[in-house]
Amino acid sequence: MSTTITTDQVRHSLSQVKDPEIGKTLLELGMIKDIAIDGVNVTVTVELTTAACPLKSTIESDCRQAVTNGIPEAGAVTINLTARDQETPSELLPGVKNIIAVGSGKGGVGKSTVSANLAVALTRLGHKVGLLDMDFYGPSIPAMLGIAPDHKPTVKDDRIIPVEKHGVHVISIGFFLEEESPVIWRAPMVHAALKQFIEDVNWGELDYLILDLPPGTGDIQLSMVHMLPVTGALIVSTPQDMALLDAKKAVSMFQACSVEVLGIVENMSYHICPQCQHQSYLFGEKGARKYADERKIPFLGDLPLEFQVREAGDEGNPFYLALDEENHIHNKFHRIATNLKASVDVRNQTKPAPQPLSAQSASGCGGGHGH
Ligand SMILES: Nc1ncnc2c1ncn2[C@@H]1O[C@H](COP(=O)(O)OP(=O)(O)OP(=O)(O)O)[C@@H](O)[C@H]1O
Repeated sequence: MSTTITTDQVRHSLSQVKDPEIGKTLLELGMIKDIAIDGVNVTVTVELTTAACPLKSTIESDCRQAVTNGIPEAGAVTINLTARDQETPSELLPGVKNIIAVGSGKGGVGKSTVSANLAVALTRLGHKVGLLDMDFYGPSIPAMLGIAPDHKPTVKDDRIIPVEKHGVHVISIGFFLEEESPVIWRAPMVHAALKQFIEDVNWGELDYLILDLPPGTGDIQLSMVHMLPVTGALIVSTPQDMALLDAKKAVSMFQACSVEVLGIVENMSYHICPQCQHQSYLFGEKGARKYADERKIPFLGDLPLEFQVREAGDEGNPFYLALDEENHIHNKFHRIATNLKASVDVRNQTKPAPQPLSAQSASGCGGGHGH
């Protein structure tokens, strides 16, 4: 008696197989690209985000096992792994795979702290990372990373080479300004400076380019989305009502510009008294988490208000490096970085490659700006 295996059967047998890193099923992520049946032999084509996926052998064996267990009558089971050409070779940044904008509605909520530590954490996870400090009004990244004032970018073959610190390739407007000199940045200047940081800097090959934005929803944000294919935005907020209100505006702006909001980080969420260990919610409780849940935006994690965080920032030694791996703040941030990575992977698996707004049709995001 001959057996007929159907694609539905194969699909059903694969329905529980998850991407081990992202935690969602391969079917949900659209990674099962093809199912071919030849008699009793089954061939499944799985598309990975990147050919260098470290967990590809796990994915392969999980799929094989699922089909073999789910369809005992199956003969040879072949799992073909292909890689999606997910890079968005932007004309401006051909070697950069993912551009992550870190924004906030309000100033002083810890956006630069998150950007600097995120960059460092991603390098420790084995990625090539660039960090562009676009906070034209108060560039704090060089100080936070402990880059000495005389440590400036160099020029080679007419291109600017970023400063490397803690494994992160850094460019900051702060490198090019006289200290203490107030600069009034008008929109065309902002646009030109950003263009120069993108066009004239040799960023090389990067897995992630992190953009530390100024607070708010102003000219830099608009120039950025018009010029660059931004993979997504990470929003930092405190739980305080005022900060949250502004964070919501930032979320709306990114969404209006078709930029995916990859997640929200709640900073200064609570404080633990060093004497009695009592946990107090100085700025209100879990406001950003609740908002993220309501809007179905990934909540990447929270960070306490801690002396060590500020001290590490002031000393130019990011807390992710200053605190050992057992430390709860280090641990919390590690989770934030891995959650962000997962959010980027989900975005890249489920959505088309990002495009600069200038390449898209008109939008509700100040369309036409920067032209
Ligand atoms: N969780 C925290 N605990 C204690 N201090 C913190 C924490 N997060 C940030 N800080 C401190 O708060 C100050 C402001 O942080 P940061 O510069 O990262 O904010 P920002 O949102 O980038 O500000 P701006 O909008 O002015 O650029 C810094 O001194 C920083 O060290």
